[in-house]
Amino acid sequence: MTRRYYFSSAHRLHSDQLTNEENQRLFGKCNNRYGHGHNYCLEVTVIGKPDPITGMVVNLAELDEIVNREVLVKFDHKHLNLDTDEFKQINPTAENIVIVIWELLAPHLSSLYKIGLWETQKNYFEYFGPHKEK
Ligand SMILES: Nc1nc2c(c(=O)[nH]1)N=C([C@H](O)[C@H](O)COP(=O)(O)OP(=O)(O)OP(=O)(O)O)CN2
Ligand SMILES: [Zn+2]
Repeated sequence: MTRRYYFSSAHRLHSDQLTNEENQRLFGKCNNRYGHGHNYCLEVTVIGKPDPITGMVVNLAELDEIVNREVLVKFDHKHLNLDTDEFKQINPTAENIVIVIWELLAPHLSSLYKIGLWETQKNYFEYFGPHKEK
């Protein structure tokens, strides 16, 4: 089951391990000093058998409550680099955003299967969680 959520955030792609010139060369316009914004579309996918009594894998209302509390309240209408603890040290590329969102949700959602993130109409990123050792 997949449910979509929307949030709007500013970010700046920048690595402290590179010089200003290297950052500018690598990230181009996305290194703009004051950042730029995206209307992100987040897809949260859970997996499992429907509960025999409720018929649901996860109650959508419960999922909404978790995603809202753990992700949307933290990231919506925020500058990811400046306003959030999660991206103080981590460059907020979409690759890193899907990993961070997985880590925020997984402790509260045992059925979590995939995080998908549309950053622009052209850019889509997926994360299936850490590889589990057998
Ligand atoms: N590997 C990644 N590359 C880039 C990321 C990223 O998260 N991971 N992010 C950006 C920018 O922040 C932005 O998200 C994308 O900008 P851009 O590609 O320019 O925007 P569009 O998809 O709309 O395409 P354009 O036609 O070029 O505007 C950059 N790279
Ligand atoms: Zn961007």
